[in-house]
Amino acid sequence: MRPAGPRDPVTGPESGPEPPYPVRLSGPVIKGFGRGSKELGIPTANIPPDGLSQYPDLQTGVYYGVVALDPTRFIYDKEKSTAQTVSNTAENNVSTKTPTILPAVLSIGYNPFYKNTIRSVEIHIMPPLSSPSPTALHASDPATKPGSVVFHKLPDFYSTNLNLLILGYIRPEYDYISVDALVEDIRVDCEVARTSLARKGYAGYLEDDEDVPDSVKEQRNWLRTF
Ligand SMILES: Cc1cc2nc3c(=O)[nH]c(=O)nc-3n(C[C@H](O)[C@H](O)[C@H](O)COP(=O)(O)O)c2cc1C
Ligand SMILES: Nc1ncnc2c1ncn2[C@@H]1O[C@H](COP(=O)(O)OP(=O)(O)O)[C@@H](O)[C@H]1O
Ligand SMILES: [Mg+2]
Repeated sequence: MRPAGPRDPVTGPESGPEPPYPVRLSGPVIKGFGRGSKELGIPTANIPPDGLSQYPDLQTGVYYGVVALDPTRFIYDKEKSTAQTVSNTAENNVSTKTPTILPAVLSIGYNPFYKNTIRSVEIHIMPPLSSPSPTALHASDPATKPGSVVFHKLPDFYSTNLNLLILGYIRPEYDYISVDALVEDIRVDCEVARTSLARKGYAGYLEDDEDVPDSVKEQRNWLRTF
């Protein structure tokens, strides 16, 4: 059960990811148990857990990172904050678009609240850090309170290839006393992820900053390779 008490607002080293991060996972977006959007109001793109065999020491838990989606199937316009799906036809199989990199929060494990028997990798994609966070609570706005936030929703992109770089660990997966308690902890995860990724040591993974080590550029290039 989740321990009582406040949460750290930020996690991971200030200077940027340290080994074993970044952890690279890829795969087509597959169907999950259909609970994310319907029961929690939090859509999660599930990818096969197969790639985890490369990281036998990676524990189950909640993580933050960055994702890109195959631009022949899904295009996200950062300037306009709009997303568009592309039908899967042969002539669409070449894209001149550069994949947009977006911040993400994810869980790896057995969802103790639902007692799954198979391990899943579930990624909630958030808006760019330059856009307002839908999961932030504002003391000055009484409309923003736990339970009233609307999580980020994109058009469905099932079967689209997704590349993910996990950059840091947030917490273990827990069981909860209620769905509301689970949703509120995931809301806080989104905020912890955004605050953690907004630090200078992580900026090069999200932005086309040239003033970063070649190793960061190489990770960014991998993320955009489909
Ligand atoms: C950031 C994040 C944190 C999560 N933390 C937990 C958790 O602590 N315990 C749990 O049972 N499930 C956790 N989940 C998983 C949700 O229960 C899961 O996304 C939901 O069951 C939807 O599953 P589905 O994709 O199979 O429909 C988390 C999901 C996300 C995205
Ligand atoms: N912000 C988002 N992050 C991740 N997936 C999203 C998002 N918005 C919409 N989706 C879509 O919603 C689907 C997941 O919904 P979910 O309710 O978790 O179903 P499932 O149980 O099949 O994973 C994803 O596969 C994706 O196509
Ligand atoms: Mg899901």
